[in-house]
This record gives sequence, structure tokens and C-alpha cells, in this order.
Amino acid sequence: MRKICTLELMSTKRVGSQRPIREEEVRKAMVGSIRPGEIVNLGRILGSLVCKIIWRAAFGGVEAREMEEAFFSVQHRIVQALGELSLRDVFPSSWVLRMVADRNDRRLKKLHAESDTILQEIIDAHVSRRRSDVDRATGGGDDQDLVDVLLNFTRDKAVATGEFSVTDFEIKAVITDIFFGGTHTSSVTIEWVMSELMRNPEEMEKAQKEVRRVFDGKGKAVDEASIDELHYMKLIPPLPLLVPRESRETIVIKGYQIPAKTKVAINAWAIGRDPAYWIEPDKFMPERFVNSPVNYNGDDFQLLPFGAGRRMCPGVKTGMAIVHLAVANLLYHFDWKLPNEMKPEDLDMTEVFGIVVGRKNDLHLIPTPYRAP
Ligand code: HEM
Repeated sequence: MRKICTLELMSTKRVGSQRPIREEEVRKAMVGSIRPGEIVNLGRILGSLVCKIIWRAAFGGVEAREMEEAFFSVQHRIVQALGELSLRDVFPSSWVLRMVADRNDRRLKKLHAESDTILQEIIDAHVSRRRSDVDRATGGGDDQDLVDVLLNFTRDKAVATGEFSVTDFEIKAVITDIFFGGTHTSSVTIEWVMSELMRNPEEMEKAQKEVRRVFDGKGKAVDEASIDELHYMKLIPPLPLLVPRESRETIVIKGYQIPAKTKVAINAWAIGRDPAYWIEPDKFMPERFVNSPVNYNGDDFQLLPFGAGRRMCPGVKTGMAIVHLAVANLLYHFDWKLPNEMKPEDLDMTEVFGIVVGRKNDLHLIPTPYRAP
């Protein structure tokens, strides 16, 4: 299954074929959701932008506004419930948290059933569409969405070709993982990048200068074609403890015995701020990554925003494509001000507890449109 995800769902080719979706949704958000001169809730705009991108990449032509809203609402409630559960993981002996978690487990089961019904409807709609669309059914065409790609591996085809087969249950599980893995993580990353830039006006100026140097004179479109020319981005890990794992066998690391079946959390946040590896680790200093050999692909353990190894995030390329495109557009099209004459150093940077660590309070900013010379 992991192989299907890496080779089929999140391959460079697939991520490339989803580029028009990302560009169109980002463009729509810049024009439709951001009102010049008014205080805008950037957190909410980004959350809905990323959900729309992933929704279209996963479900493509299934146009059902009500279903889309119902699905996002269930996902949102699941994320909240999971946040409470992770508190129990940190304090496993707390009886209060255990009680809360038991109630939460029941709530999660109900939410899961709701999500399952919606996903089944989406799969059924795809199956009936494939009956009348030969290209989709045979796996041809770059415009296949992720459900189509997974349906290419269903039992009938597997019997004919001897390949691995995928059930409806597995399709639902993979799509759910993609939504959880891809939506909140990406929008939270963009929101933190914007927050850090607002707190550091000099860095904002440098970043905007770079974006405008690259895109001025290219019409109004800030597309992905020239994004690689932008070097000025820093990633803050929105999953500070990655995803909890369980050890399969007893192992000894640096003299510590870790029994089998231990829940293991990797503190990527602390590793990324270790002064043994980073100069002034708490300082927002995007320059540190310009010409640096350290990358975020899981090869350099001092920087692990996407994890590393076999269970590393399979959506790195999609995630970074969304983050880069959205940040470049926000910086190109608008100059940003904090509301109520707030000073940069007064911007609240409190985090909310959960698997994905977002801002406690959504980022609110005032945009002024940029007029290219
Ligand atoms: C900036 C955005 C993103 C960040 C920072 C991020 C980060 C992470 C991290 C830290 C993990 C856990 C890795 C580990 O435990 O070693 C993970 C897992 C995962 N991510 Fe992402 N991710 C992002 C975007 C995406 C996107 C866009 C998708 C899908 C399109 C995605 C899909 C997944 C999935 C399915 C997993 C679970 C993998 C497994 O358990 O094998 N992620 N992500």
C-alpha cells in the first residue's frame, strides 16, 4: 500500500499533474477571499484553501458542495478529538485524561462512521462514472484523481493481471490518511511562516523583494513555473513530535532498553532547535538555509519537519508545492499589516496542543494590494 502511495498517488508526475488545481485554487483565494483594507482571518482562509486543493486532487470531478462541507466538518471534529487523545499519550497515568479519552473514543467511532458514509458515496459515484468513461476505467489520462488511481487496483483488474488489489475499505483508509496528513499540516505551516514574517519585518522585506523580483513583469500569475527561483523560505515543523510509533521488538539505544510495544515519540521540534547543530536556533533566520547542504528530505536528522525513514511523510512534494505557491502569492500580491496598530513583537505566537501544533489564535492581518511597477 505504501508503495502505491509513493509510486502512484504522490509521485513527482502525479504532483505535477495536480499543478493546475493548486494554481487555480490559490488564485481564487487571492481574489475571492482576501478583501483589501479589511481585517482578514488568514488562518481560516488558508485552512479552507488547502482543504479545497486536497479535495479536488483526491476526488476530482465529484462536485457536491454539501458533501464537501459535511466531510470537512467531520475531519475538523476528528482533528480536535485526536488532539485531546494525544494529551493522554503524554500523561498515560492520568485517570482524568483516561476518562476523557474513553468518552472521546466513542465520539471518534461516531465521527468515523460519518466520514465512512461520505467516502463510500464518493467511491460509488466514481465507480458509476467509470462505467461510462472508458479512459478513466482503464487508467489512462493524467486527469485521474486519487480515488480513480486507487480504483485502478481493484479486484477485477488484480485477477486479470496478478497485481496487488485494493478494497473499498483500503481506499477509504488511504484517502482519510491523505486528508489528515495533508490539510492541517500544510495550512498550519503557511500560517506559521506568515506569523514569523510579520514578527520579523526585515525578513518580510527581503522575502517580498525576492518574490517581486522574480514575478514582476510576468503578468499577474504567480505560478509554480518560477517558484524554484525563490530560496527564501523556512519551515517550522508543525508536527513537533512527528507521528507516535510503536516499537516492534525490544531494543537498546545508548544503554537505554526500550521494550517491545513501547509508544515512541520523536521530538523533532527539540532536535531542530539543538544549539549543537544550529546557531541561534530560536531565531527566525531563513538565510541559514540558503546554500546550506541541510535539507528536509529525511537525510539530515537535525531538520525533520517531514520525519525520516520508512514512515516519513509521503506527501513532501505536494506539501511543499502548496506551501511555496501560497506563500509566494500572499507575499507578491499584498503588503500586510497587523490590526489595531499592533507592533510586530506583540503578535501572539501561542501554540495550541495537538498532533499538529497550530496557532492558538488564528492569524488576523490587513492586506493592501501591491501594484507592480
Ligand atoms: C507542509 C506540509 C506537511 C508536513 C510538515 C508534513 C509532515 C508529516 C510528518 C512529520 C509525518 C510523520 C512522519 C514520521 O512519523 O516519521 C507525516 C506523515 C504523513 N503525511 Fe505529511 N506532512 C505535510 C504534508 C502532507 C501532504 C500534502 C500529504 C498528502 C497529500 C501528507 C500525507 C501524509 C501521510 C499519508 C502520512 C502518514 C505516513 C505513514 O504513516 O506512513 N502530508 N507528515
